[in-house]
Amino acid sequence: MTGPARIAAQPLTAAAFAPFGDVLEAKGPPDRLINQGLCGRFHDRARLSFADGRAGISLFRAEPRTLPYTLDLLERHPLGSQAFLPMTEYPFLVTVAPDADGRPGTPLAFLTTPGQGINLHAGTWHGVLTPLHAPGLFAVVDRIGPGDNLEEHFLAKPVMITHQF
Ligand SMILES: NC(=O)N[C@@H](O)C(=O)O
Ligand code: NI
Repeated sequence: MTGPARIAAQPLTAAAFAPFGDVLEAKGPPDRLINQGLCGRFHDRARLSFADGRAGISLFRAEPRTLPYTLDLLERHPLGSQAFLPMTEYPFLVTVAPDADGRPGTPLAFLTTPGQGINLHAGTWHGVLTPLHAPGLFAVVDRIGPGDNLEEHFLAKPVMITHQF
């Protein structure tokens, strides 16, 4: 009797995350210097969408989880993007999966570094917000509008997300 499949979380990079969304981080030289040269602006770094709706900013205070983490649910928002911007310096776990004929394919797991946020593109399969430290406090930019913008898929075989060593 074999246990659940194990997936090692990898460090979050813009390149690895590109098929799923954008990584928000103030890394390297800014696109613009503003405010009398005292502020670097990393300009327009995410692809947002809010079909038939509008952008909203909400605050999430989520319970922290621990690794190894059992991933048993993936969801997606077909009508809009969803950005998670941490309001603490703590890293968090990001889980995504490619679409495979309308269901999640093999998941991938990422660990953020302090100062990184993410923006999930519309329709990207993802695990729910998964902080690893309290307080799990995030600003969330996503679609406010009519219609059903949440599709959930419970995995027949949950997977175990582990640290990458
Ligand atoms: N449901 C909700 O507002 N949050 C989820 O979409 C999530 O990805 O955490
Ligand atoms: Ni979501």
